[in-house]
Amino acid sequence: MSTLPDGYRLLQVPAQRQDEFVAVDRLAFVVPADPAVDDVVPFAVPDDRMVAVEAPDGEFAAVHGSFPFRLPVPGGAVPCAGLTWVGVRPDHRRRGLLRAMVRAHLDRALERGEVVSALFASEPVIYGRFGYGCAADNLRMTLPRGAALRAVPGSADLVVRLEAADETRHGALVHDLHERVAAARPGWATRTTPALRVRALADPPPWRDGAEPLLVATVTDATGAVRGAATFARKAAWEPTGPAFVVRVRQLLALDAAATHRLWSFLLDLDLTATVETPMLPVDDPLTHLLVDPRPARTRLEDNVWVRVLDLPVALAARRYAAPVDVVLDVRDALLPANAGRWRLVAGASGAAEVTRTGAEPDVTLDVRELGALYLGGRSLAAQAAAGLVQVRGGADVAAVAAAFAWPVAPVCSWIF
Ligand SMILES: CC(=O)SCCNC(=O)CCNC(=O)[C@H](O)C(C)(C)COP(=O)(O)OP(=O)(O)OC[C@H]1O[C@@H](n2cnc3c(N)ncnc32)[C@H](O)[C@@H]1OP(=O)(O)O
Repeated sequence: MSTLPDGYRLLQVPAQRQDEFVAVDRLAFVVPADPAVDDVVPFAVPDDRMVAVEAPDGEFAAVHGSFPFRLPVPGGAVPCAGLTWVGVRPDHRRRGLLRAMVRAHLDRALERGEVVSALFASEPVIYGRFGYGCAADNLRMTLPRGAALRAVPGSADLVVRLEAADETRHGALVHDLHERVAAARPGWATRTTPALRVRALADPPPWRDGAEPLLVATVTDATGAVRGAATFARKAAWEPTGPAFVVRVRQLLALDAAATHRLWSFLLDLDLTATVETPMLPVDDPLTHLLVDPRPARTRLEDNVWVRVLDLPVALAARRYAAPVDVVLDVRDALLPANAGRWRLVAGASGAAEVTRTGAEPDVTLDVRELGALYLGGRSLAAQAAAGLVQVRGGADVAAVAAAFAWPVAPVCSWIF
């Protein structure tokens, strides 16, 4: 069902109209064409996932795309449609084009067997109405040079090697580390297409904002095995008081605690620098535990990945639960009525769950938006209840249900897609 105004139509964009697709997003996101960027950063939306709304005059008025992810979730991973490149021309906005595109996106994703959709929101107010819930937060920290870290055995034995970032030399290495980290981190979408992988190390001069070209620091153990890598660049700043360079860390990938410690120790003590800016970190990142004195850090909390449950019984049964639970959920879903109504979720000691239709009285009543927020294990159902966002039947054990939906590792997605 389309809610498009008269004369507008939705279509999958044929490859030969890719330039028109891109032109709409340039206008919507204020990203002028620039050969210095466009020649080195590949277009990444797969051909069969470019969708547009054509205006009555035959021009594209709105576009969106999606990426085919396997999204890590508590105890597993699920097929996920990563919604991206959503843009409506300023002269066609607020007449329902986004609403029609989201409708089409949800339907097409379900047809492909994608049981959830995820996104990064340009403006957080937009997507809740479509059933997306903010499922993770991330931290960004600015640390003073020399911030001391607690000791970690084995860190000092690792060798740091610094090189200019180069796709040919480091692309596969960085991708492999990124995928290995994903195994343990809900929300950590990996770069599933070659174009997305190239973008991970892309560093066109207009993106540098005055910093040096991107560098890669790798850490290896005594056998020569790589245990982690960080990509970063320093921005020079000479102040009257002396050098105050900034270290901007784009990504830090570590396979163990020693590698994490070694990489941060290196980045926190570079000559001429005064501050170190972290990339998006999960709220439980090891760095937050390692800092001897966290107070000088300036920390900002941001909304990270948003999740929309598309196929409720499959999605809920595809993740694991941290504690046994037997609960009846009554779910509201205005856009996907197949999800609406009462579901019994039973998980045992293994964490695996069965999700079935039921007519039993509900323990918890909630919107699919709140279910999406809970899905990666990073939100507390008890906190949602305290905020009045979910209703819990008197007598239901909200703490037990909340404990089951929670997960010991905080979710995060490490890159904005
Ligand atoms: C996953 C991503 O790609 S996020 C990127 C989103 N894109 C951008 O931010 C680029 C710039 N903005 C745009 O292109 C457009 O303004 C969009 C895509 C945000 C909205 O497109 P529109 O076609 O104007 O939205 P549409 O008319 O379908 O509005 C649907 C509803 O969302 C609301 N809405 C849409 N955009 C916004 C916004 N930025 N802030 C608040 N409310 C909004 C509308 O008021 C409407 O509300 P309703 O449900 O009460 O009727």
